[in-house]
Amino acid sequence: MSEYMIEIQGLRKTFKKLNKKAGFFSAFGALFSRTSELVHSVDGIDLRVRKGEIRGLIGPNGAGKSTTIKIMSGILHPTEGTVSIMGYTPWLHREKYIRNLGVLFGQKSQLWWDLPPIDTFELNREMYRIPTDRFKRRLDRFVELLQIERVIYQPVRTLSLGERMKCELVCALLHEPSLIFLDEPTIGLDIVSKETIRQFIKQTNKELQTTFIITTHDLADLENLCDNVTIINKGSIVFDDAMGKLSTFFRNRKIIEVKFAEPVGEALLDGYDVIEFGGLNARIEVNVEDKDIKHHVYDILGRLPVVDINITNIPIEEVIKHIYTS
Ligand SMILES: Nc1ncnc2c1ncn2[C@@H]1O[C@H](COP(=O)(O)OP(=O)(O)OP(=O)(O)O)[C@@H](O)[C@H]1O
Repeated sequence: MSEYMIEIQGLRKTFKKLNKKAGFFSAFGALFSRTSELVHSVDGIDLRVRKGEIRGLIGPNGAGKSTTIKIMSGILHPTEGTVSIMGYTPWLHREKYIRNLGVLFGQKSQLWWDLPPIDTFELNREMYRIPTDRFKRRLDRFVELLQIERVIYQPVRTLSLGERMKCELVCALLHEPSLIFLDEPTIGLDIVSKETIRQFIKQTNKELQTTFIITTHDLADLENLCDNVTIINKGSIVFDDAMGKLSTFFRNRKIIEVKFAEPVGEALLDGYDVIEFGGLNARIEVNVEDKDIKHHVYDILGRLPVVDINITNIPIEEVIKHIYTS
């Protein structure tokens, strides 16, 4: 069997979008002549994900992430391309495939609003025919990791967003799927709940070797969770590598942050790419390809009354912004 859980080749999804014009006369006219355009949501994606990986799938709004996830979940048929996940073609083998799949789409709840989560968990136990002892063992472990002992007996409508999200995760994982799609699992949560959920994902990945595909706009999710990251932009993959490679994407550029003993004029930094300047402090971007970092540091120390200095890589959000806009 292949070492890859997911193998996708030449994936394309094209939608036909009707052009609608505002106003009564335009709407009336459209009854007789309608124009449409083709939207290439996914435009030739090749992707491979190993078993047991935690993969981040990111991209700007409208990049094609949801469309890709919907195809991978079997909800949508692609226009072109092949998808093999655990040996299944999602939209052809839906019934068997779904038994091994968990999904959590942040905006859509699996939980019954007026009932306590435990009732939905029991329903899932019946639906997936999970043996009672395994169900209990797994539920106890999840409840312990997410600290939701009391919460699972309260009606869902009385839960906070964080409590509900934790219960949604339990719901998606109780049948121990080999693969789970998580769409924005920490959106809108406080910092402690975010951390609990991240720890839970890491622990579940370790204990059950579950493969996670996580779409997120929260870079902390990426940095804290993901082994690898795939960036989609305008329907195509523009970056597909280890997280570490993303943080060192601009290897030849560094940020030097300096604090001064007394207020100085910005002119003293002429020739430098000054990103931020506050009189008593500055952030400077330097290129270390032709002249190494030592050269820049000595030069800045020679020009200015520096009392503190800090050298960092280009922040990951800058790298991502660059990839999104290039
Ligand atoms: N059913 C549809 N009909 C027409 N166009 C669609 C349809 N579904 C998606 N699109 C278009 O395809 C493109 C990609 O949409 P998609 O929802 O996959 O993006 P996304 O990366 O998930 O964005 P976001 O981060 O905003 O959720 C968008 O331009 C969207 O308008």
